[in-house]
Amino acid sequence: MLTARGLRAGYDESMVLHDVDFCIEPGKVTGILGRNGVGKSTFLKSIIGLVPLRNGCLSWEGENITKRKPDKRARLGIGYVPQGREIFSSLTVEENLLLGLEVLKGKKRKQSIPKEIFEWFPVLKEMLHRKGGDLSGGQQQQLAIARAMIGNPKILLLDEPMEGIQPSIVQLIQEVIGIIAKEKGIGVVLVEHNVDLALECSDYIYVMDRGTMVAEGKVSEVKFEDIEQFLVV
Ligand SMILES: Nc1ncnc2c1ncn2[C@@H]1O[C@H](COP(=O)(O)OP(=O)(O)OP(=O)(O)O)[C@@H](O)[C@H]1O
Repeated sequence: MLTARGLRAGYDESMVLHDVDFCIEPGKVTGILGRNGVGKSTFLKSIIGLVPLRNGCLSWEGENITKRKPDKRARLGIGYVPQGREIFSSLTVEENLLLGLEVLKGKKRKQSIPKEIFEWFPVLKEMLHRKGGDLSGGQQQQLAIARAMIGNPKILLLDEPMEGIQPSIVQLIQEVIGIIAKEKGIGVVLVEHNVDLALECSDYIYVMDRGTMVAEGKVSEVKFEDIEQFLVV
């Protein structure tokens, strides 16, 4: 569905990504593991277009989208939940959710918030008229995922969605990630520090080190001793 070949990207003088190859499959959770600062967030940003590519090719259902701007990539169906969530703290939960509709075309922009959002995250219904800034970290994370899902993405990029969140909410987010992939057929990319969590949630994993993918495979086939050297354990 989305294929990256030979991606290179960075900031100013420094190159962070070096010849990254990657593939996102529909209906699967693809985990990305790696130590701090190896380039995982930069990689997600290069897919959504927030960090421009210096080389390489991104193709979406066979079409080259390397030169498309972030808003156009979002309209194609690339959803993104950044690390730190980026909730608008002075807007209500409802207003934050409605912003998710902005990526849709025509009449769909005027639709209401789909019921399934509140089935996945009941707390958002309870807190619909509260300000985003009044929510706990876990509630904000649910709001961020919900807002991305309202845009009806075909793939969803999640940057450390379980970081600093209490265990009961981690479990809920894990369950929703499973539903999003298995029931809705969306290709989920999960950047995750916690190795056990990443392996539990993912079908396929990539391991990143110093800006490149150094190992990959089905979770059921990857040998921990082969990837341990690249991880914080
Ligand atoms: N906006 C920026 N400007 C300059 N350098 C940056 C910027 N953002 C990240 N970097 C640098 O790029 C490198 C990769 O950072 P990145 O955040 O992509 O890594 P990461 O694997 O996601 O790390 P973490 O697990 O800590 O989130 C680091 O050396 C970081 O300091």
